[in-house]
Amino acid sequence: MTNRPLLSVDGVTVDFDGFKALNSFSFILNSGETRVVIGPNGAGKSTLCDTIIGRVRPAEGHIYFEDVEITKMAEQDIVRQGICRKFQAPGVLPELTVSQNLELAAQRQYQWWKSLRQGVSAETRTIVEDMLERIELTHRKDEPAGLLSHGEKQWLEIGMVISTGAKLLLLDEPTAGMGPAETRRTAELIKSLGDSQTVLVIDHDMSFVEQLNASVTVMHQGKFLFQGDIEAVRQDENVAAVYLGKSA
Ligand SMILES: Nc1ncnc2c1ncn2[C@@H]1O[C@H](COP(=O)(O)OP(=O)(O)OP(=O)(O)O)[C@@H](O)[C@H]1O
Repeated sequence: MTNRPLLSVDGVTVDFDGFKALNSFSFILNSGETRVVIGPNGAGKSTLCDTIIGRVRPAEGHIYFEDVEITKMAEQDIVRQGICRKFQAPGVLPELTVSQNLELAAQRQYQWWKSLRQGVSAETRTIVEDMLERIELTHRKDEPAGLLSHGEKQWLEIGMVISTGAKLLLLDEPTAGMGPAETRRTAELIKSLGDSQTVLVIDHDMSFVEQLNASVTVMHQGKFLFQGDIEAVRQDENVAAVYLGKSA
């Protein structure tokens, strides 16, 4: 991990008809780090992701990605800067095979009919084969993605997000609906990235957060509350009062 900021969120406020889902929220993500954002329901975690990716526009504040201001950029231009987001629900194309889904992501080609027509380069094939092994889906690569289990679809989509080669991966509850074994393997997959990609993870599952062994940012009512490792988070009285005391 370097200490070079990749993403800077600076005093961002998101106002939904007078309700501040983000309230002067600031934080910095360094290149190569994995950061987990936690906080009680309604803390503003998904709104933070929506705002970074350009789906929600802040009323105040600025967002910089690699020194480029992206606050007012169109969503597709923000993606082109090198940010890729995975939503809570799997977003795979069910009628295409597992391999084809990964090929689309690796080619950063979302008009899948074009991609299928153009064929797949040797480089893409290598990326896809490597990812199939890492997400343990090689044996199902030629099956339609719609036939995968929920956990397998989640993995496929995490694999797709990684395969885009985006510099910043936003993973919104990647373990939603997974059991303990699947959750463990998801943590291993994210950890295996090392500092090759920067990852921002939102999750409620404290055992997953612990397994990731990453720095944690705690949000509450749209504001920054605390940052530290999981032990420091557990010991902080303010965090305990608003979050861990209730749900961990
Ligand atoms: N489009 C919207 N219009 C009005 N209010 C919204 C909108 N989107 C989110 N909110 C409100 O903003 C607050 C923050 O929501 P957000 O989904 O960001 O929280 P969260 O921390 O991700 O919560 P959860 O853990 O439950 O997913 C909530 O009170 C929510 O009801």
